[in-house]
Amino acid sequence: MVSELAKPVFFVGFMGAGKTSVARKLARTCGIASVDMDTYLERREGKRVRELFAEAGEEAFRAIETDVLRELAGKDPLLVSCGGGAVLRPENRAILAERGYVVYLQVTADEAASRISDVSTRPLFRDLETARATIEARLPLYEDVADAVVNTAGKSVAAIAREVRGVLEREGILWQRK
Ligand SMILES: Nc1ncnc2c1ncn2[C@@H]1O[C@H](COP(=O)(O)OP(=O)(O)OP(=O)(O)O)[C@@H](O)[C@H]1O
Ligand SMILES: O=C(O)C1=C[C@@H](O)[C@@H](O)[C@H](O)C1
Ligand SMILES: [Mg+2]
Repeated sequence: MVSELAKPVFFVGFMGAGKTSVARKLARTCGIASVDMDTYLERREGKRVRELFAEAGEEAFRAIETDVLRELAGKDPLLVSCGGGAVLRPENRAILAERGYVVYLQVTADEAASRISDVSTRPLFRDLETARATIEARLPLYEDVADAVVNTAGKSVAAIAREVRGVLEREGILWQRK
């Protein structure tokens, strides 16, 4: 099946919420392209996220992330899985809100930790306590940009993708091409 999007759909949420997996699954079932911000950024910069954090620091990473977000928001509408911290900068939140439809995937720190096999690839996950505090601090930002909120607790990636698809169809963001 081939579908169309009225505008880019941005998946936001904490690390391990399933942004990349759900966007990919939805892309496969709808015949729409998906792109992962972290992967796109790594290809563009020729470096891994963890190298950029270690060599240039978080602020430099965030500046590149904003560039990438702007670039992706300007393309033909795609399903975009955002970096977990993409909501931190006010200018990013403005891009998300003005240019796209934002789906916030909720996850607890405990569930995220149980899903992520190698937290060393996510420099800001660190340990469970830090993850809990970071989620707490970011909650208002995720909620602020969200057009739709989907709780992922105990649900499979396929079930979440179906739920998101239902929301996007109801909202007139996604439809089947005739
Ligand atoms: N609903 C789910 N149930 C079980 N495992 C999941 C679910 N969603 C994602 N996972 C697993 O959790 C891990 C992290 O998922 P994913 O990379 O999609 O999250 P993310 O939100 O993109 O995280 P990040 O912000 O770090 O990129 C993957 O191994 C994935 O297979
Ligand atoms: O939550 C965050 O701040 C991050 C999440 C990842 O997707 C990467 O973008 C990076 O590790 C930072
Ligand atoms: Mg991801």
